[in-house]
Amino acid sequence: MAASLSRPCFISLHVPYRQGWAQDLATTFRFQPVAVRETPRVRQLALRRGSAIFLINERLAPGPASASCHDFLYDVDPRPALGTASNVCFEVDDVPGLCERLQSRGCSLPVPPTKVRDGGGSVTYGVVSSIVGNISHTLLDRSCYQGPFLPGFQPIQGAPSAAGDGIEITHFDHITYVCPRGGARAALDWYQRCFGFRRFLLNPRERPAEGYVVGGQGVGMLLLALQSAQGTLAHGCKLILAESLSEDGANQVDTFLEQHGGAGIQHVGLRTTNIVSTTRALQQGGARFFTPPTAYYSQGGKAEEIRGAGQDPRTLAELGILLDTTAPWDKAQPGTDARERPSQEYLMQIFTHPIFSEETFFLELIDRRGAPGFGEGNIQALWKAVQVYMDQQQ
Ligand SMILES: O=C(O)C(=O)Cc1ccc(O)cc1
Repeated sequence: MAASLSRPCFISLHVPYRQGWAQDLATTFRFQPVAVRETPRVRQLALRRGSAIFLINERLAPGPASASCHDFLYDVDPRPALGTASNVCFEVDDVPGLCERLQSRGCSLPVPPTKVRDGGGSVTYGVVSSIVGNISHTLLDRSCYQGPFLPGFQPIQGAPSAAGDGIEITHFDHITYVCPRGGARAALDWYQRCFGFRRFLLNPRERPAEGYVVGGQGVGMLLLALQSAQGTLAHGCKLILAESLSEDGANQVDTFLEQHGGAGIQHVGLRTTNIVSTTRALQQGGARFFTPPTAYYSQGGKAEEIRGAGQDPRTLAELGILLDTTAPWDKAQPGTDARERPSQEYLMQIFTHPIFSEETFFLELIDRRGAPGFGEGNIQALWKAVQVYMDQQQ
């Protein structure tokens, strides 16, 4: 089956009663409120930056006791005891057809195909449970809808303009799941079989049969990567499946599993076209980022590597931005055209502290300069920075 799923339409977050996180995303990360749906029991707020939309779902009354599971439109209620990013909505052409095929493959469909309409037209959606933790997918056809967001939502006018604030976020670049041990391969198979996603290699050194093993310096992690069949490596949204290979359990991936109470979405990479101005503006707004030890910028020829990429080591060090130049990419990678890429490919990344009160979900800014994969050096630097942070928290 080649389900034609495109880039995510929104990523849905559920926050427990009264955590005020919607406010944080709006004020600290400067996402713009675009539409809201409010009932006596729940509020659903859509916040946008570029084409990246977070839908923040919260209860307005404590306790899930008698609440119907359909209080949240376009989603299911994961009944969270803590903040969680649990739903990724994809736009599809044929919701009933896809839902039927998914059901025939044994998938669970907590919301069967459902039509919702208002003055702007109608949409059809269904929700399917994934095999990873609490993650579900809303499958949405909004080709017959002209309103600003989705039926049932009221547009929010008068949000302060985002123009010229230095934050250049364009879209969701990738979504990283934490899988239980042994679970990444099963998740890979599920997304290939059910959604027609394609595997891609994260790094020229990755062996297809094994996956990308990031090891050394306290890191032990397996990464497998997929992207939707529509779109190229440069434009489609990627799913990264991470699994811990570490023995001691004191690392970012195992900590997520423990504090989240199982597998789920660990972070979302937001693509930026200017990581320096975006990080600076977000820091000024109060966002907190992991920063590598200052030695990161002086050791092992890093400053030369940064200068060679045309960036300024002092600026990156001041903000804590990581830079990785990748080895020449395998020209056989699907969706990449070597002729269009500059000879010096690199990427820059920076990771926020966990967003909720637990050490679970966080955001990342990623600025790709021709590099479609992920840098081992950056992942190791992140692990070290998180380790220092977790040690300080104890
Ligand atoms: O680098 C990225 O953005 C990744 O998605 C890889 C990754 C996966 C899990 C981690 O705990 C840290 C990094």
